[in-house]
Amino acid sequence: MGIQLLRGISKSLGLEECYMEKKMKLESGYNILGPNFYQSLSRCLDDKNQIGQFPHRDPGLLVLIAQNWRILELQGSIDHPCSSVDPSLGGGLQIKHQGKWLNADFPPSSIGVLVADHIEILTNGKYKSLLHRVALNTEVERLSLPFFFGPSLDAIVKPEPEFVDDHNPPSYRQMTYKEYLESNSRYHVIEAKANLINEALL
Ligand SMILES: O=C(O)CCC(=O)C(=O)O
Ligand SMILES: [Fe+2]
Repeated sequence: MGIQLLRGISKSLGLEECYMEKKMKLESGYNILGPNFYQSLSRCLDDKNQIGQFPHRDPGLLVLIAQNWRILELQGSIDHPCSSVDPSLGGGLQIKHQGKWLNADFPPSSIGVLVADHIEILTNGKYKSLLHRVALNTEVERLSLPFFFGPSLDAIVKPEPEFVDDHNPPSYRQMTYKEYLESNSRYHVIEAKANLINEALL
């Protein structure tokens, strides 16, 4: 799905369909799954944890997110089919659009897609990495499963010549994806979560 989307994005920029997958060496792309569990505000015992995730942007090309909600019953928790969560209850993934935080309200049967940092770097800012955050819901627990779809670790990511000219000098330094991840504190959090999941599966 990520590759299909990148083909569409390449075409939208007037480039050859396989442009991004070739530049980013996606035959050996580095992908990581970093699941999140958000308790409901009513279950939040600790004042420090009243936000799901602070505003941030993510490394990689795209983030593909599946999610599920769980409505809490008074006697305990029950799984809920979820498609009927009332968006006015708030919470979940929120994106910054024209200076305002909007609920990214997508049903559990769908996949939310965010543009991430390395499309912004490659296109020299033509596509923007999306600023997002996660709010907690008063009554509802949420599980999200973001798939960070990225370049190969040794791909050198830089503003490509098609996006650079006298009026648009390169706005980003070039580095390999590995170097970027190593210097990105957000990535260390994602990696730690992924390692916990791997350990649990072993
Ligand atoms: O929970 C979500 O929907 C988004 C999670 C997220 O932004 C992240 O883990 O980087
Ligand atoms: Fe994120």
